[in-house]
Amino acid sequence: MFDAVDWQEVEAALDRDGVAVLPGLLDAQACRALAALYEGAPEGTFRSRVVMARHGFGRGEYQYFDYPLPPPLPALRAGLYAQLAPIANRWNTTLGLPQRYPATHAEYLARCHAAGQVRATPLLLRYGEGDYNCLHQDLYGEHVFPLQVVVLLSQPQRDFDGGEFVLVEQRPRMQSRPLVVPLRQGDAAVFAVNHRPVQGTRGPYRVTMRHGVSRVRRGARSTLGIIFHDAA
Ligand SMILES: O=C(O)CCC(=O)C(=O)O
Ligand SMILES: [Fe+2]
Repeated sequence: MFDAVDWQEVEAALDRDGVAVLPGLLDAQACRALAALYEGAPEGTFRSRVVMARHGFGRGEYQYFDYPLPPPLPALRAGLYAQLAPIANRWNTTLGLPQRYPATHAEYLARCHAAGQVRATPLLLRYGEGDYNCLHQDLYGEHVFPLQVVVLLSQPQRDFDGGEFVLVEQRPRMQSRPLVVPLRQGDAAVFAVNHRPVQGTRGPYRVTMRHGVSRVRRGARSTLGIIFHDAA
């Protein structure tokens, strides 16, 4: 599943920018199959549906998957977690934070579940023309795994225009830094959920990250969000 991924490069990009692209994580067929679940999934595939405009989150909608997650989500979530946990641990060491993440996602989920964070958080998002996703953070309780992943399921230029994935980095006592992340169909972006360390001249400091999606100017855009902590 991760044959094409250069994890050293991913780690370097995460350290530099708080975001890294995994090119071609899913093939076009897998992207189409996942996007088609939005309307066509068997009853019980999703646990809830959110119309973003109703909550001031933007415009568009998403659905949270329920357990058991359909393939390839369990393997994808566990496989990504195993690669990202050492990076998350190193970041916490750098930031002087006490939390450490176990080597396997099963162990991490057991920890979430013991704390009452039992609801599945992977989600499918769908944006039509004019839709967008306001800058936000996906925090669902005390337990927060510091990295998350989004996979672009649609093909830019063909299926939609606009709708760029964006991050804003809020630096202490400095102006915020925007990042636009170009993605092709099947590419994934790994990014910081809430904080990440930056090396300053007087040692590391913490910046706050938010992510969102610019307005879709034409067509329809679907994404798969993979969050590693579960929700209360
Ligand atoms: O649609 C996107 O690119 C962003 C989705 C998102 O906010 C998420 O996966 O947490
Ligand atoms: Fe999000």
